[in-house]
Amino acid sequence: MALQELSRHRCFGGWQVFLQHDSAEIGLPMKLGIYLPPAAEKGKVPALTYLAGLTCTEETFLIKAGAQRLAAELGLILIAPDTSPRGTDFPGQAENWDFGIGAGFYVDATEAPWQAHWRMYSYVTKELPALVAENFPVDTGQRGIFGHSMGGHGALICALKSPGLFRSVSAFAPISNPVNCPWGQKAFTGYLGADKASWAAYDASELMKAQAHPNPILVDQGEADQFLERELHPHALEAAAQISGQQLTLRRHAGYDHGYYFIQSFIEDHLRHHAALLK
Ligand SMILES: N[C@@H](CCC(=O)N[C@@H](CS)C(=O)NCC(=O)O)C(=O)O
Repeated sequence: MALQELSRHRCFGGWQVFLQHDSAEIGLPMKLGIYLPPAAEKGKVPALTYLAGLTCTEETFLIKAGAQRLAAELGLILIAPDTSPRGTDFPGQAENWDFGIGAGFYVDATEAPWQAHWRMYSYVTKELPALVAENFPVDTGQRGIFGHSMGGHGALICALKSPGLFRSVSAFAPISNPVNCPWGQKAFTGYLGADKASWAAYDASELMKAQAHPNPILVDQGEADQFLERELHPHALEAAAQISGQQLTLRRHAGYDHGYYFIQSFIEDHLRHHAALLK
């Protein structure tokens, strides 16, 4: 699992590094970004994986969210993978911005042709944590995960399915109930097939209904989010939390839309949420 360094930039006393590796899970080269805080030069530190949304890459969060200053202060490694495999030539892979390239939905596909490479769930929960821990000073008992939109969905399902791996979790404007919204139905039909029985295993609200994560979850949602009504359904997450007793703080913010100005505005609260649970 050799890592090739693509670039390295000094950032708040630490390093912003971009890397590429041949992924065994994906079967193609994958890129990722890692922020190493100054504390990582002295010993092992907690690590947060951030999953980005539709159309994003490994760079989007690291360029746009403004997370590095506080990650440096709190001593957190930030890990940002890409949002899908790239380099295939499947029919339809780039015709829609909400399916295929840039839209991996953090599931392991079972439908052809996607199942050959679209294995983002296993990539994020198995190969990526192992790869990063082999190459960087990660305190492996202190991992968290967060994300935005499609990546908020990804973060919630990864933590709910593997609470021992991801001890803390938060989300910005997550797709909270993908089995009941157009983005989720399109992606799950394409990647998992028309039989909806397999979908619930990748739906945050369905998972949360059945089993609460042991730690409190923070979710922020803009009320002027252009995707709120049709795609995001935060009320489904609140209903699920009621059923399982999940500790959930879901904040609605007047005037904020779906984009990275919203994320910038609340990134500090998310990093502090994780740092408090991981130390
Ligand atoms: N299709 C639209 C919307 C895509 C979109 O809003 N993507 C969100 C995640 S669901 C995002 O984070 N985009 C990157 C950005 O805002 O910089 C576009 O490409 O402009």
